[in-house]
Amino acid sequence: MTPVLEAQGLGKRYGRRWALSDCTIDIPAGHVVGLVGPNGAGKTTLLKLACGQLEPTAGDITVLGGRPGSTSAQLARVGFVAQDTPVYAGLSIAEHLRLGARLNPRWDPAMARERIGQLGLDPSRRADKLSGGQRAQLALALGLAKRPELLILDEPVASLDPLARRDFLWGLTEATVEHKLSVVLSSHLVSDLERVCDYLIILVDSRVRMAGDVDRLLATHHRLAGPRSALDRLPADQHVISASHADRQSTVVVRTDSPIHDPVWTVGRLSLEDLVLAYMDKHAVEVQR
Ligand SMILES: Nc1ncnc2c1ncn2[C@@H]1O[C@H](COP(=O)(O)OP(=O)(O)OP(=O)(O)O)[C@@H](O)[C@H]1O
Repeated sequence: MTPVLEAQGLGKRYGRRWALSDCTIDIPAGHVVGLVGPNGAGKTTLLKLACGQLEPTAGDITVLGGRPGSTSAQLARVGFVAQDTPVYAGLSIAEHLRLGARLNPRWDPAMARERIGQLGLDPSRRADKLSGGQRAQLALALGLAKRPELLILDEPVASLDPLARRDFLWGLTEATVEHKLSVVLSSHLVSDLERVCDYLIILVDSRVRMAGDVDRLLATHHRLAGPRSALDRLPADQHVISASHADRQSTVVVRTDSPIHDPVWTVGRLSLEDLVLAYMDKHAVEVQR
């Protein structure tokens, strides 16, 4: 199956500063992919490269087998909802839907109407009279009704209340199953990502620190607690991702494919949030691919 997003040595530089460096990833289709990382890590830059709004400075990127933004057919296959949820202030909701129908060859009018109905929004209301969260919901409805094969969402839930966030994420999960949609979404809310994502990319300081299937990531990362002196005898296949120390005790997050047998360590499971924090930790000790 054609990967949804493939990048080889991808980089983007603004002036002298690399916003994204040496990014090599290969995301299979049919996933809901979470993109996480600290402020300024390069998430928006990667998403804009994927939808063709930015040109790479280095390397290559292929989306659904084509060059991002290269043809009108390619543009129709990819939906993008930017961080600032762009809608037209002077247009009503109904006018947005008419515009969507004109501009998008695969437009699904029934889906658009249904989503607006579910939100309880009056179609005659102008976008500049909507709250920030309602504008975000409108932008999301437009993105879904475009019926893309890949929907890219830059912090889609940041301005939604908890209930609206939950409903939106459910809707997204439904759409991925019903319409064979692949999704890449960035968010700082890892607990939300945990609910919907089955694939994760962690970006730190403009580099991919880890990318992979969520179940596999959780199965291969462990928290070890034990004496600091035992750190020196960790086997070579237990890669230390982050470590913290108190007196003679250490807590480390390790990545390994092998079982951990040394009885000196108390082995604990990680939540997705723990795992993300371990990679984002300033004291993280290893760069992953
Ligand atoms: N148009 C631009 N001109 C110059 N530098 C830019 C531009 N856009 C982004 N950058 C820089 O590139 C780096 C990555 O920015 P990017 O917006 O991709 O990060 P991000 O991970 O999406 O951050 P956030 O979580 O804060 O939204 C940052 O250092 C940012 O200052």
